[in-house]
Amino acid sequence: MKDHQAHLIELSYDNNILSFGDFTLKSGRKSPYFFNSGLFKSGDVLAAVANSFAQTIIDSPELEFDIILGPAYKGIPLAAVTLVKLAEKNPEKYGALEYAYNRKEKKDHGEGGNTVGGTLKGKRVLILDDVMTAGTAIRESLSIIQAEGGLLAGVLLILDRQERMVEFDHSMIAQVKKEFGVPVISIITLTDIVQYFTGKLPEENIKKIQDYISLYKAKPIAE
Ligand SMILES: O=C(O)c1cc(=O)[nH]c(=O)n1[C@@H]1O[C@H](COP(=O)(O)O)[C@@H](O)[C@H]1O
Repeated sequence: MKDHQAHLIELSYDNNILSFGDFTLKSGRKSPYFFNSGLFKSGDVLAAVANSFAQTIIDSPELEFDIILGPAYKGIPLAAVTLVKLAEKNPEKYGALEYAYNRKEKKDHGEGGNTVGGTLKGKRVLILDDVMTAGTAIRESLSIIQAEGGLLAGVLLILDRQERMVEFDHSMIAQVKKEFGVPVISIITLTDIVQYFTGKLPEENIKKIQDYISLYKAKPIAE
C-alpha cells in the first residue's frame, strides 16, 4: 500500500468518514462498515483526498481523458479539488484541464442544459466519484455522458467495495470494462481496508467484514 493510501484510510477513520457498525446501504444490503464522503468537511481531509486522486491519475497512464465529470452532489467538490491539485502538481499538463458536473434539477432558463462547467460533447470523460457498491450511481453518470454526447474514458473512485451488482454475480467494474473497454480505478479497495485494520481493530469487526465479503464479493464476469 502506498503512503497516500494508508494516510487516506487513517484520516478517514479518525474523522468518522470510515466507520464500523451496522449500516443499511443504497442497495438494501446490511453492511458492517460505511464510508461517508459527506463528512469530507475540513481542509486537511479534502487536501488528502485531492492529493490521492491526483496522484492516482498521474500513476495511471491508462487513464486517457479530456475532461473530468464530478457527479452531483458529492462528486462536485471532489472533482474541483482534484483539478486544483493536478494543476499544482503539473501545470503544463493539467493547468487547462476542465471539469463538469450535472444538475440534479432540470433547468430551462438562463444558460440551460443539464451540466455545468466544461462541455462533454465529443470528449473523453473521466468520471470521478466517491464509492462504488452495486453500481447504480455509476449508471446515472454513464447516462449523463451519453445524453451530452461524451465518450466514457474511465472511472476513478475513492473506494471500491468490491461487491457484486444486485442483479448479477459480477461487479459493475467488470461490467463497465466489458461494455466500454475502459479502466475503472480506485484509490482504495475493501481489501486495503481489511489489510490496514487487521491487528488494529477488534477481531470481531474484521470477522464481520469477512462474513460480509463471503456474502457479496463480486465473482468474475461470465463470458
Ligand atoms: O450505500 C452504499 O452502498 C454506500 C456505501 C458506502 O460505504 N458509502 C456510500 O457512500 N454509499 C452510497 O452508495 C453509493 C454507491 O452505491 P452504488 O450506487 O450501489 O454503487 C455512493 O455513491 C453513496 O451514495
